[in-house]
Amino acid sequence: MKNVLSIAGSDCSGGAGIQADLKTFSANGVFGMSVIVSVVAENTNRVISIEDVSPKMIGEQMDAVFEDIEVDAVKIGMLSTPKCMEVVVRKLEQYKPKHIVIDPVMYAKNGCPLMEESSLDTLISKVLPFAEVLTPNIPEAEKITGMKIQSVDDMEQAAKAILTLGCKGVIIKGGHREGSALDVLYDGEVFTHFETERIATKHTHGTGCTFSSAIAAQLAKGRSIREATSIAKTYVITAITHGLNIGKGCGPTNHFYALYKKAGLLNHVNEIVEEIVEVAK
Ligand SMILES: Nc1ncnc2c1ncn2[C@@H]1O[C@H](COP(=O)(O)OP(=O)(O)O)[C@@H](O)[C@H]1O
Ligand SMILES: Cc1ncc(COP(=O)(O)O)c(N)n1
Repeated sequence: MKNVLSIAGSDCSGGAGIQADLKTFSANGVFGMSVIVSVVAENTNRVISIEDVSPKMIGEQMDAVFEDIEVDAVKIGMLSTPKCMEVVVRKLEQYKPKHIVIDPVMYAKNGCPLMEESSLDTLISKVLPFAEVLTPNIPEAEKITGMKIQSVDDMEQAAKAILTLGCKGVIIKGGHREGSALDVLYDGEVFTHFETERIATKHTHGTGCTFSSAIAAQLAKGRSIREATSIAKTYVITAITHGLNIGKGCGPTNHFYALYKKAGLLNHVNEIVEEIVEVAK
């Protein structure tokens, strides 16, 4: 079993952040662990408030995991302030995990900011260079590069510009573009396009968290960046296709149901759960 750590914010409504990451890890067959950086009071509709965990506590959670357990990959999500970023970076330098996927989360799907404006410089200069794969969506790639991204060519130019900031690979995600859901991967040598039809749904809460966590899980299992991205794309599409109509806003991606149903395993899984319940009685 491979072990994968998410360093991110907690979404109490269960659709994004740490909660989406752990569900994705389980469904991708790896053991999931979490370091909580911020607690976010949010739901499918809005963000009510954010409380950051102290840098000391963030650092100690990382110590607790790394001093005891072999970490095969790390996924980094929401880091709201420069102070949160600095402690995470210090610990990454200390523990040097094998694979690091960074999702530079800036806004929730409803537009609420999850990263302070003042954090952008620290994100670019201190955090991004640690990424084996950086997964910005189009608005995030625009903030990082200062470019306007409208066409596929713009996505490729932005990917090139982001690579000069020190990360090894970048995937510009196309969830926010018009037309097909096209993601562009650039590894410094070739561009690879991952393109699927856009699914007509508003239930996309947690898509970016799901996608980046699936990439981290697959890198931990020894896949190349291209293979990991291809599997993660299939995974997120399935999870969006079966997205849940929960709450009043953008509902979450669906992890287990979609996968088990697709594999014809849904009845089997339900039977196993029943058996476990019987034994526990
Ligand atoms: N409506 C959709 N139909 C198909 N794929 C989608 C849709 N929305 C997002 N995706 C895919 O989900 C993944 C996450 O992308 P995106 O939604 O842009 O991330 P974020 O949550 O960071 O904004 C990408 O692979 C993207 O192409
Ligand atoms: C704690 C937390 N982290 C990240 C996101 C963004 O989620 P996504 O871009 O995947 O919809 C979120 N809404 N909340």
